[in-house]
Amino acid sequence: MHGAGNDFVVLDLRGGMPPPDAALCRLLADRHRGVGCDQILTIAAPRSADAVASYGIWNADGSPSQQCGNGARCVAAWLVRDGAAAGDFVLDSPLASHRVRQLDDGGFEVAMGAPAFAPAAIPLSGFEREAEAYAIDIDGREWPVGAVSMGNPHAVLEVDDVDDVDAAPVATLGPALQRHAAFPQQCNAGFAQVLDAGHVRLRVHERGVGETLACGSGACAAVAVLARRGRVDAAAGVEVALPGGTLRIHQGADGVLHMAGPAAFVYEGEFNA
Ligand SMILES: N[C@@H](CCC[C@H](N)C(=O)O)C(=O)O
Repeated sequence: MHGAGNDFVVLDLRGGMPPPDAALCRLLADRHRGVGCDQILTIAAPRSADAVASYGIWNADGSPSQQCGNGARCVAAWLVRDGAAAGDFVLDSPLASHRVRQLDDGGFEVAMGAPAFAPAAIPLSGFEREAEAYAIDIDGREWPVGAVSMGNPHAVLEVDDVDDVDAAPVATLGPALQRHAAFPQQCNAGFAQVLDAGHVRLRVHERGVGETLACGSGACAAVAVLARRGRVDAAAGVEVALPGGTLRIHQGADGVLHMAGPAAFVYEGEFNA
């Protein structure tokens, strides 16, 4: 499946099968020797009383994650297709329960939770106070990096007005930010270009994968960081254009960020490991 080009191998384990180990995840994700994907999603029985199912998230390198916005929409589409969910329902991610709403255009809206800016919550080390930007040193140059947790850790760098996001140094700064000592659990690194208060262009280097065509939690993280700086109006809603498609993000009065976008089936099959 894919959500705006962020692609997944989805394993329905509601029959009770164990989740794949890291080596199997790496094999499934391998675009040459396996199936090929950014993340593996597993669907299992719900953990909370309200939910219809729970899901697990593994990056292409076999590492687990706690949050995946595009994945949540794909799991929702899977459950709706097989009749296990409809309309308005709840899914358990590894960290929390998320309300999901089916949209008239065939897509889904997911309540992604409120952004957490406290350094300890991200986690971000070396900084005690919350700030709109942290000076992160990479090879002797300081970059003004926003940091936030959407359940998973994100760094957000606003690209210069003169620079278009297409020219952003995602391939070099992305991995450097991901593995920077300031992020003890590593991070997903977003490069954002603000067009106006309702429109942002974004590219994301994802932890455990590399640059992907879209990142749902990354889109939420970018809107959260930019809204805090007064650069976008999250309450009114922001369209985030990623290389693989557009996600719509808005923030409710309770601080919760809602992400809307597509979910698509590609093919189904059996994999012999
Ligand atoms: N593509 C996802 C995020 C997947 C997990 C991320 N790479 C991490 O390690 O936290 C999304 O759509 O949010």
